[in-house]
Amino acid sequence: MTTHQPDPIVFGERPLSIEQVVALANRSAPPRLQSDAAYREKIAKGARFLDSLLDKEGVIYGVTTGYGDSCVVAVPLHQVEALPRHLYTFHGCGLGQLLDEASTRAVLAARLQSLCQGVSGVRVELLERLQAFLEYDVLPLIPEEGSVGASGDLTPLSYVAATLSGEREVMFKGERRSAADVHKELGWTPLTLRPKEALALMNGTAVMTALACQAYARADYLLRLATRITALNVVALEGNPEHFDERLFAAKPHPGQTQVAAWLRQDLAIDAPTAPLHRLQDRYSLRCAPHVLGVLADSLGLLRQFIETELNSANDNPLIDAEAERVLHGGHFYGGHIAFAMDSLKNLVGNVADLLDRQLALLVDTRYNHGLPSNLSGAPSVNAMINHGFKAVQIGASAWTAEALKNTLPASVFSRSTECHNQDKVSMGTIAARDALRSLELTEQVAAATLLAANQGVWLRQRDGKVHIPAPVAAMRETLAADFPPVIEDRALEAELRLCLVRIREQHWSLYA
Ligand SMILES: N[C@@H](Cc1ccc(O)cc1)C(=O)O
Repeated sequence: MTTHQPDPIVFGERPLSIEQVVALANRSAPPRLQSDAAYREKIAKGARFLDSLLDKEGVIYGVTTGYGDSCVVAVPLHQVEALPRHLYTFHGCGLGQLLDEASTRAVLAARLQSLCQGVSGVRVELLERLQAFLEYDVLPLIPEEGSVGASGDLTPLSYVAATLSGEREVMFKGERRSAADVHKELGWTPLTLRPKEALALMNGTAVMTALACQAYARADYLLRLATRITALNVVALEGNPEHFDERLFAAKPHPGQTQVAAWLRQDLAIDAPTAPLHRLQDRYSLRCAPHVLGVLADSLGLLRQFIETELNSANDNPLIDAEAERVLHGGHFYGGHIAFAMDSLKNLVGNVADLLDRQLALLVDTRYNHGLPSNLSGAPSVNAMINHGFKAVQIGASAWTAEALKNTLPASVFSRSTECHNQDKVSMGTIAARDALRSLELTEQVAAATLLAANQGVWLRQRDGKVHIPAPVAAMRETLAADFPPVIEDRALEAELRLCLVRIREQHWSLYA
């Protein structure tokens, strides 16, 4: 019997997608390097051109000069070889948590794809070793704090440059090991980085771009999940499905918003106008759900464009154009697009947390939930007075929502002049991307709480037997039933919330595929 091997993801001239980076991060597809002779020659030519400039003793920023503000300091030829080691060494000052393994793989992937554009003046051997790090899962330990995101992610990426050189530490086969030992075990000679190579590795946006790819994929799933949860809640609250009418949305046709309304119609199995059971007009967290979720849906296209353009770009400095025999000095390490994308995503995701939190507030409250029991408790009436059902889960969701909303403060507006005023305007994109991931984590928690409550609400309606449950909603409840049984007597729901989070993170339910 042959097992199906996923196709390798090829680094090279062809652009990569966000989903391919996420697949590499999760090790669900193997990495390859474009290997045709013409491509290898194109890469090699850049490195040769740099060497020829060195022979002519030309002034090349970061090769025969100091770094950043120190670009006016000339480095004599006999010291040029030592300079790369100094660069990653003095940047070895990252703090905070270590990036997790998936994020670290995404960082390696983003840096490799950038260098594969062929204008960074690095050797083929460097690309091959980066690819080998990914293939053999040799993961530099990278502290996540210390980048202003505009001389690229210099400090976190110094851990990539150092470990390629056999210094500092890596995670290998589940253990924290010295990079030198792991090189020995694999029979590899650590790289001695050539004059421009440490700069090419470090002077770019790979950390923020990697985190942005992961954040995008999570937000994309969250959009669908929040739509499904809304559908369950319309049923649980006996809301008015007419709010999602096709003609209504044709009159204000933002495409993403229209899509969310169509998904809701599909879930609620609406093919003809239906009379409202309770209110003519539901509260906004139901009635305006397509308008809230639609902003996220409509923004994803732009965010994807920003993230994928950055991912497939040469984002270091200087760039080496071997064809035209020119060294191009610029500021492509500036992560402004990722900063904006991630600051925006925090805002979009925070609104999703708020929407779901409001729906949950309606569900637990007998003043608004159209006949469901207080706090959704399924307890029989003799025990009702001591049972509190989802009360604490709803309080938790309020806390997670508040924290997600607090996190919407943009990072990019906190630019500050640094590095002796050479980097006097910076992106803070890496902070924005880390914040976006935290916002997603909190919002997924709100989604888990709301999903369990919505599931309970639909079960209570089923138990009641008075209303028709649309088939797609009943099917979702069925799918949830095995992992999340009804709450009859009070029970501690932490384990179920955590399981639900695992399901969300693994994108367990295929939604509107
Ligand atoms: N990003 C700077 C390079 C730099 C490198 C290291 C530093 O510590 C500072 C600046 C440039 O290309 O202009």
